[in-house]
Formats: sequence, C-alpha cells, structure tokens
Amino acid sequence: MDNSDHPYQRLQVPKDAPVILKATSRKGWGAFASRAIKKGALIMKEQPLFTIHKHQDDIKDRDVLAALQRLTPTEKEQFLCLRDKGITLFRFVNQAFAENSFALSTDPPIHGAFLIHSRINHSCIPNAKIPEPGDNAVSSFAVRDIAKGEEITFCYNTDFQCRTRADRHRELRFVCECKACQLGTPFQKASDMRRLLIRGSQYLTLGVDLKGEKSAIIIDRNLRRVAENLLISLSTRLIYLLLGMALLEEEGLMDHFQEERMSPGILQIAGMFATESNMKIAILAVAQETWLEKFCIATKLYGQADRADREVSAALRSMHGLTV
Ligand SMILES: C[S@@+](CC[C@H](N)C(=O)[O-])C[C@H]1O[C@@H](n2cnc3c(N)ncnc32)[C@H](O)[C@@H]1O
Repeated sequence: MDNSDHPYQRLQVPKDAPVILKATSRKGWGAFASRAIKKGALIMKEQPLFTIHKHQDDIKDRDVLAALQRLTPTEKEQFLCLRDKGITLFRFVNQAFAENSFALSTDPPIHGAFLIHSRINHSCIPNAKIPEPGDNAVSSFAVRDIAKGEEITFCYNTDFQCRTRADRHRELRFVCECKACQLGTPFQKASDMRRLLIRGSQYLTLGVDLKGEKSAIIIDRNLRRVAENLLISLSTRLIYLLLGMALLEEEGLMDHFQEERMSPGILQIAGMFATESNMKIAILAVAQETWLEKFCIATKLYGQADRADREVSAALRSMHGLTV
C-alpha cells in the first residue's frame, strides 16, 4: 500500500503534539518527533476514544461493538483506521481494542482506546515514558532530549530493567531491535549482565524477586536467608541500592521518574546510620553528582557494622509483617 493512502494518515494526533506517524522499516508504523523535544517535556496527553469497564481478558467483541455504537461517525472512523501491525484489518474488534488500549485503572478495571499512544513502538532503552495513567488520560514524557525526526519509543513493560534480552523477548513475543537487543554486541552482553545485577541487588534489598518470588539469581543460601529476612546491614543496604542506581544510569535507563521514586528511600537509609564514621561516609556518598560516584564512595562502608543495624532491621521486619 502507498503510505500516503494509509489509514493511519487519518488518525488525529492530539493538537500541538510534536508527533507525526510514519511507517518504520521493520516495526510497522511508529511515532516520530516533528520537532526537538526537551528531556522532561510532555510529549502528548491523549484522551481515550472510549473506555470499557472490564478486565482485559473479559472484554469480548460485543463489548467493543457496543462502545463503538456510542461514538460519533468521525470517532468511529478513527477506530476503523486500525490495522494489525499496521497492515491488515483485525479479525476481531476485541483484538483491535486489546492492541490499542491502556489500562486507566485496575480497581475498578477500566481500559481505554488510545489510538496515538498505541502507535509508539517499544524499546528496552526508550526515550519516553508513560507513567501510570491518571486523570482519564494517557500522557507521555521525554526521558532524554529527542531530536527532530527521531522515533519516539517507550518500554512496554515496567520490570524490563532487570530482565535479560531472552527473558524480555519471551514476554514481548516479538524480536526487539534496540541497542540492548543487538545479539552478541558488547553493549548487549554488558546490558544483560547489568540487568541481572540490578535484579540481584533489588532482591538483596527487598528480600523478594520479581512478583514476590524467591531469587533464582542469588544462589548463596546464607545471603538469601539474610536478604529474605531483611537482615542485611545498613551499609550493605545502601551499597546495593546505589549499585542498582549506578547500573541503571550506565544502562541509559535513569530518568527523573526513577530518581523521584527511589531518591527519598535512599536518602532515608543514608540518614539512618548511627555510627559517626559511617554517617560521614553515607552523607558524602549521597552528596555526589552521579549515581556511579555515590556508589563508589559508599563502597567505603563495605563490611562496616553500624549501631543502628539491629533497630533498622527490626523496623523493616515489623513493616513487612515478619516476627521481630
Ligand atoms: C502497539 S503496536 C505499536 C505500533 C505498531 N508498530 C503499528 O504499526 O501500529 C505494537 C506492535 O508493534 C511492533 N513493535 C513495537 N515495538 C517493536 C520493536 N521494538 N521491534 C519490533 N517490533 C515492534 C510489534 O509488532 C508489536 O506487536
């Protein structure tokens, strides 16, 4: 099909959004920056074409057809532009909805059709992020400077930062071609290693693996026992937290959302040391500019017990319902 005739040319991008839709060479259609977008800037805010108040698995063709009946002819025409992988008509309308929707709420379950955000392709090292939808809308933000003409991407899964290439591809069910997925390249090999280490360091600080499971990565039984019982020392806890952040930074995954989410907890841990020599190092570590610098200073705490260790462990164990 000549792309100038493609139905996606008729999709209405939110007014003033710096986005144009175009065919990519191997990923179907994608969204591209129509002008330079600064790191942190809102890319676009999109209202749903319609919503369905059910769990995704319970949404049937008839639910989508009923929702379409309530649309104006122009809105209905937008939905009918959708194509499977940008090429063929969908066999079922609920499939078209599933491929082009975002969850607006889990309890109660609400899914909305977002035709423009659904054109954004995935990358394991994305330049945009779609935080938890709120306000009955989906918004995307640049997590680094995006040049005019660059493809806009976001990560389709929230825990990919600690999953290897093979593991991510099993979940995605397509072969991503981003920098972290170029099989056998030095970056991809280092990326797999970094993401495994991020997963391991998360386990050591939280005491649980992804989805609350036991770790398949940390095999030392004693270390697992200490982590699962939230008994790691303050210094080890700070070091692993900062290691995770430094690895995210090195991987190209550090952004202001990540920093806003993690920084308060890290500062809190750093402020809990009671032994003066440890306290000085912790304060110096968190004052550094980059996460790698913070981590490097914090390693000076390695193996140091602290007067607050017992009290902090007891507080964490009580918070997690473990017997103190
Ligand atoms: C929500 S759609 C994204 C828009 C889609 N490219 C289109 O043409 O409408 C998701 C689909 O796009 C393709 N896709 C997205 N990201 C990709 C990537 N990094 N590598 C390969 N295919 C990708 C996959 O076929 C995936 O199932």
